[in-house]
Amino acid sequence: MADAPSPGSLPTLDDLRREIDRIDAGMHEFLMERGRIIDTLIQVKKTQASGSAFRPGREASQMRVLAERHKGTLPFDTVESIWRIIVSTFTYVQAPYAVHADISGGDAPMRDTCRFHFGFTVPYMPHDSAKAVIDAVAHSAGDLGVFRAEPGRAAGAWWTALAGPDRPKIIARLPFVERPQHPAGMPVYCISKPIEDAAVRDIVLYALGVERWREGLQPALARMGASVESSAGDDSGLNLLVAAPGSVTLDALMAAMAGLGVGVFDIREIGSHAARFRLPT
Ligand SMILES: C=C(O[C@@H]1C=C(C(=O)O)C=C[C@H]1O)C(=O)O
Repeated sequence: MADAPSPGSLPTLDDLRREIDRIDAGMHEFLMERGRIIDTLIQVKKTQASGSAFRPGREASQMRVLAERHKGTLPFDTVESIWRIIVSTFTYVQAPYAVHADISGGDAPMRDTCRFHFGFTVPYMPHDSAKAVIDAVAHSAGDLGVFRAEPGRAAGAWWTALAGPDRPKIIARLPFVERPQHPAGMPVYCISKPIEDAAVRDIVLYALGVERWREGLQPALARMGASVESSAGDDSGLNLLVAAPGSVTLDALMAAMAGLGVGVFDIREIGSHAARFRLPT
């Protein structure tokens, strides 16, 4: 690294501002050039039946590359938020979409999260219930829906409404780059109409209906890299949202449940997402 200039040889403020103007003009040119590439990409990229241009596997790997490359004094929080806006907006430019959010657990953190991940050009549509979000996505051309992923939210077993071949599916878990003190770090699942061949299946998600909770369930699942992410009871028993690596077969999952004596009366795939990525601290 070059030595810091001695005070006598420091550039003038005008010199430095000229450098900043040069860099700003370059960044703006690059963004406009990126836009021209997107114009061509629209013609090349296969349109999905889902109507959405969002490719969560590609975005997860772009964000991971960004995080691994970043160094210097500019906080990564800022870099990530800039890129989320760039990528989400260029997705919107390809095929306009809105983000429907379940705010039954509170609007403020949900709004922050959605604005961070999708920016301000993409419309944010709050709904009071999970059902309203799922219905809005199911009836849209290519909109996304967002739900809190952490247990304890007031929405009940919202994920059961994703079971079935034509129902919307989970396609991403955000944030893509996890870390303590993330400025919009509330974990959320993102749904869309099924995206089939564009889906990334590092982690596959299942809705399980079981008779009741059993001691040893989490450790048994953990041994195969799986986990219960959420649970909620209803009249028929206990609903679990289980995340398992794509390499774990349904048979293996069922065998683990049977080994614990857990009676499973329903198991259905409700989506998938990219491997979670955590910034080393
Ligand atoms: C450009 C694409 O479409 C979307 C926009 C992206 C971007 O702006 O980099 C990346 C992934 C997609 O969600 C693509 O599919 O590559």
